[in-house]
Amino acid sequence: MATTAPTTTQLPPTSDVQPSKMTSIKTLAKSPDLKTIPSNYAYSTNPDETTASDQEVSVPIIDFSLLTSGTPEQRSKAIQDLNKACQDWGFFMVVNHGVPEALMKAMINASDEFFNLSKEEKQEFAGKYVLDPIRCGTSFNPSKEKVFFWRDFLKVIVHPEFHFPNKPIGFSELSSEYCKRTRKVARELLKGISESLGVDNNYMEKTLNLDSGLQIFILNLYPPCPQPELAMGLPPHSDHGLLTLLIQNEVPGLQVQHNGKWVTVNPLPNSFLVNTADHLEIFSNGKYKSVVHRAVVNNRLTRMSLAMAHGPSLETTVSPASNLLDSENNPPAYIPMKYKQYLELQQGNQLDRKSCLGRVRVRVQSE
Ligand SMILES: O=C(O)CCC(=O)C(=O)O
Ligand SMILES: [Fe+2]
Repeated sequence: MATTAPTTTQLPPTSDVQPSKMTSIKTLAKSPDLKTIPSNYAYSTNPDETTASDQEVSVPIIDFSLLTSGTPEQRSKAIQDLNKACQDWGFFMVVNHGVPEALMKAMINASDEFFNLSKEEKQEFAGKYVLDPIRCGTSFNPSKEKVFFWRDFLKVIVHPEFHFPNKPIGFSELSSEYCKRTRKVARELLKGISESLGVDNNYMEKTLNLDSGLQIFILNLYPPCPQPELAMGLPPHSDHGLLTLLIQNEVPGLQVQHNGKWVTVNPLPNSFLVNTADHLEIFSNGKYKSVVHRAVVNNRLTRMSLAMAHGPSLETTVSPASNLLDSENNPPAYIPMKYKQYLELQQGNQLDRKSCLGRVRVRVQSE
């Protein structure tokens, strides 16, 4: 049975506390008298959007070991599975990926310690410009937002050059290992996805310069919220890169849009949650759509997620893969844009569903 998502038409009164733009949500959520959310956190959801029940859908699963060490038949089946997952969902879970479970757990624990640093310690990593290598903050882009999101974050550029906060002790070394391991998984998946599009498995690697591809580490914290149905952790959006690999603590909250409904993702143990992003849509000339997703909050438990975003190199001008185009039946549907410029547009504005893709999509002239 589908349930109706909350609407803003019957907003109960929200509290008058007006936090400064820089108040972290972790601090705000700890205020002892917080029974209602400040009005500038009240987010309007679309009343027409519903949530699918668990029985209605099953998220695709990709067995990574079949891609890397399966027989040729198993690999080709895994590539077909990738094709279907990218086309039908833009989202899948990856199992048997070889990244040690202990490393994934250690990352979540260290992330918790990071958010437990004092306000002053975290302030050191505030960052201002969207391409600053280390940026810690709240909401998405408070200087542009009228409504804030129930979220604190740390964003770090970890490839082609590895940057990282020097606190808490050991977090940087651990993350360096995690970033290398997840990048390897992402590149293998992208090879498989290249093949699933019908081009060579290293075609994407070469044309998008993945040797110096951008990798961003995005840590999200969503503390308990007294009125979770009125607030939003991260609003519906698509990611800017090619593929994002996400893990979380045990608390659910990620929802992906599928056939017009929101699907809450319940990860298999030790799996990566993978979503396709805008540059895969552009590269595939729209065959694989970047998936719209959001993070909802709850009133009991703190949720944490760690998203690793993988994209082309910043200097690459991306356009649909020429090997996939044909002037008559499949003309380019997106104009070329440098990845760096796209990223600045997406990160420097309000987070919106696919707003940036609209800037590069070729408008079809109506006759
Ligand atoms: O927290 C989540 O599950 C979603 C995070 C996300 O979409 C992002 O960081 O881009
Ligand atoms: Fe995202």
